[in-house]
Amino acid sequence: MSAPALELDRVSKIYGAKAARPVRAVDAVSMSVAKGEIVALLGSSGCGKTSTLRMVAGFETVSEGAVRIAGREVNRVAPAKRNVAMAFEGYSLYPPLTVRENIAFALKSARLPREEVARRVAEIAHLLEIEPILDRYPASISGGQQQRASLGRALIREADLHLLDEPMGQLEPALRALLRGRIKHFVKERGLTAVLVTHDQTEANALADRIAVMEGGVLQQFASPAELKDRPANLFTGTFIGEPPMNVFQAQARAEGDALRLGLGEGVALDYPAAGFEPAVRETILKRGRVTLGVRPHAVRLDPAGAPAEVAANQWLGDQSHIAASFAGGTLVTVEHDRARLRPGDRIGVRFEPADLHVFDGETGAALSHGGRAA
Ligand SMILES: Nc1ncnc2c1ncn2[C@@H]1O[C@H](COP(=O)(O)OP(=O)(O)OP(=O)(O)O)[C@@H](O)[C@H]1O
Repeated sequence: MSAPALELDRVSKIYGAKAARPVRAVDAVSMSVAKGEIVALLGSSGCGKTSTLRMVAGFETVSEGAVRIAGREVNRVAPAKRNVAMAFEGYSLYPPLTVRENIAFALKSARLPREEVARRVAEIAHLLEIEPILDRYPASISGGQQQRASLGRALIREADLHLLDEPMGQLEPALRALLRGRIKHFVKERGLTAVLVTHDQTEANALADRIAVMEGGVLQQFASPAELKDRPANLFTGTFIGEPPMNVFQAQARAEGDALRLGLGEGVALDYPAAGFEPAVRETILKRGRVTLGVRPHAVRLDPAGAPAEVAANQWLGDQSHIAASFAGGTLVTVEHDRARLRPGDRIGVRFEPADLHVFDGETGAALSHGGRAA
């Protein structure tokens, strides 16, 4: 079996290691990216995703651990010798060359026939909608056009790895959405391996086979978009992934005969018959006692016989209603696909099916169960 396209083996980045207060920007991150896979590094500002990508590219030294590309450790290999194609902010186009020449540069250096170069440049320019600016110089085009030109320069190359740092950060939403689909198709069709950095989960979901969720320099979970949504490894991933965010409530678990009773704030109690949870999961939850309950807004059911809540706001977004309600001493958000006729002050009942419940350890935040099954 051939080596993974990229392996990070307990990789850390410490800035100012000798300074009074060193910053551990990336903390023992391990992951393996298969050939042909598209992976997104996703997280909020400062989580360490760019530092991780820059270590893979060779723009930053690796403080601890090993980076391997196609089976070769590259910790001390110069960026140009890593056989990676990059689209990075600040890794700019060559000013004396036109956009066309910039994009064609690597292919010309590889001595590809002229017609082949022209064909590939035309194809990529069409894909990225930059045909009209091919003969312009970088200084005379907009930031968004420059970004697409550098993306073209990276994508046109054959390399072990394509590294893309916020590749569409400067583009209009409509163009982003269009290019996402085209880029994914292009990368997949050619079997390229791509690692991209983004803080936009829609982009990560649309492009990536797997997403590496980072926070505080630590890899929180590395999984497919569906798995991140259905089986978040911890409370951080649970609340970070998904829009609107998952509702969370502190709960006290106790046995009520065969049923599992989850006591929330303000005397709200949710009872689940034994059938709702695997016996071992029920045991774990009871042993923990204090747990955090998570339920996604799309999964909240409105039911007059359910637990009492009071509508605080109801917003129609054109295709769905977002309803915020006071519930168990906190706020609960639900999404309804119809235009819900609810007004602030209305009393409603809400119900969470066992299949839709995520239960996390009340102290560590580690997931205990999803849909009544062990996490
Ligand atoms: N050259 C540097 N020197 C010192 N600290 C740095 C340096 N570069 C980044 N950091 C710090 O390391 C942490 C991670 O930064 P990094 O840029 O990797 O995060 P990020 O998730 O990519 O954020 P953003 O999306 O804002 O770029 C932050 O706390 C940042 O302030």
